[in-house]
Amino acid sequence: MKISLQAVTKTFETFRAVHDVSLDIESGRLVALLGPSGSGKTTILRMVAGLEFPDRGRIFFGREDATDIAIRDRGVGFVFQHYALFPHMSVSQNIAFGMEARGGRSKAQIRERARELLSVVRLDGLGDRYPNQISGGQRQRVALARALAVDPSVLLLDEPFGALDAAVRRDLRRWLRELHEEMPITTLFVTHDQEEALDLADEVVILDQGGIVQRGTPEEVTRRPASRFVMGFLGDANSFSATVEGGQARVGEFRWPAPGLADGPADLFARPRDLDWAKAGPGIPARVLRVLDRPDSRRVVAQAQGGETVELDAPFDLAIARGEEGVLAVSRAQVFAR
Ligand SMILES: Nc1ncnc2c1ncn2[C@@H]1O[C@H](COP(=O)(O)OP(=O)(O)OP(=O)(O)O)[C@@H](O)[C@H]1O
Repeated sequence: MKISLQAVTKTFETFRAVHDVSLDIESGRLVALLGPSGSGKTTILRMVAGLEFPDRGRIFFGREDATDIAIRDRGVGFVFQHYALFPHMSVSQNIAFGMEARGGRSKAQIRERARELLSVVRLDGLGDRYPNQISGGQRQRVALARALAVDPSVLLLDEPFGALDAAVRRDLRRWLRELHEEMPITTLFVTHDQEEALDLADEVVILDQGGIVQRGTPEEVTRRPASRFVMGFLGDANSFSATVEGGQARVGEFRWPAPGLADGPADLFARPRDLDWAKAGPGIPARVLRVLDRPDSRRVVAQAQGGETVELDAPFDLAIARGEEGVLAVSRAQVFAR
């Protein structure tokens, strides 16, 4: 089912939580809404669900204007971070609950469907356990099975793995991605975790202050961040004070292309992996402040000529010590006007 938001705005009292958002989510895609806390992700999801209604704009499910359709008639399945399972019901009963409420299936059919869904979420055999007898990750898989039980045309997931530890989250997102390939239901996934969005989604929609600031595939948004906000939000970014002159950004003697940018003050951004440490040669002069050893690299903290403290990832076996002077060789960078 394709979902379209057309110029949707939502204000709470005087606070504009979502402003003029237009977004098409093609059928069968897994799209992540990514943004800092308060950027409007949950409000957008709740409007798609029918839990909130926009002040302005329309929401379409396929060709149908769903803006004023009630939640139970939208055919959406949800999983929320804190959408707790019913503690007094077994895993199977939790999954069966929505099917029973909807009617139309016999008891035996419901039992059979619950068993199938347990298998889909790879929890075969755990149907008789109670929620407090399974792990947090397993509980969220049960919550997903419960959402799938009503055969939704749209799945809405709001930080579903937010309360779990990092290793479990990583496993669950790989698992969810595989499940989506098997069952490509149109899915909107809200997260403030960049890595989660980039790992999981076909497309990432980045929000800030209630508006979309960029959308694209994970490759597009990471390679061509549209603004300094996106550059900084998607991962560690070093910034150097620069001056643009004649289509080139200048940091001291170092120059980097800045086609199309007007002359004036700017910042050059480079990620830690886009800087290499060299004894000499073209680059930005710097001095090593600290070397932090990581399992698969060395993180060098250095002070650049202009005074900025920057970080770069050096190879594991690079011989480098505090106080050493050299240059930061830049392999990739983005320049944004100030
Ligand atoms: N019912 C409400 N009444 C008043 N303000 C609200 C309400 N719901 C949300 N807001 C405000 O709207 C803004 C957007 O909230 P929303 O929950 O959509 O953000 P979010 O990006 O999902 O944030 P988080 O990651 O913290 O959940 C926030 O500033 C929030 O305080």
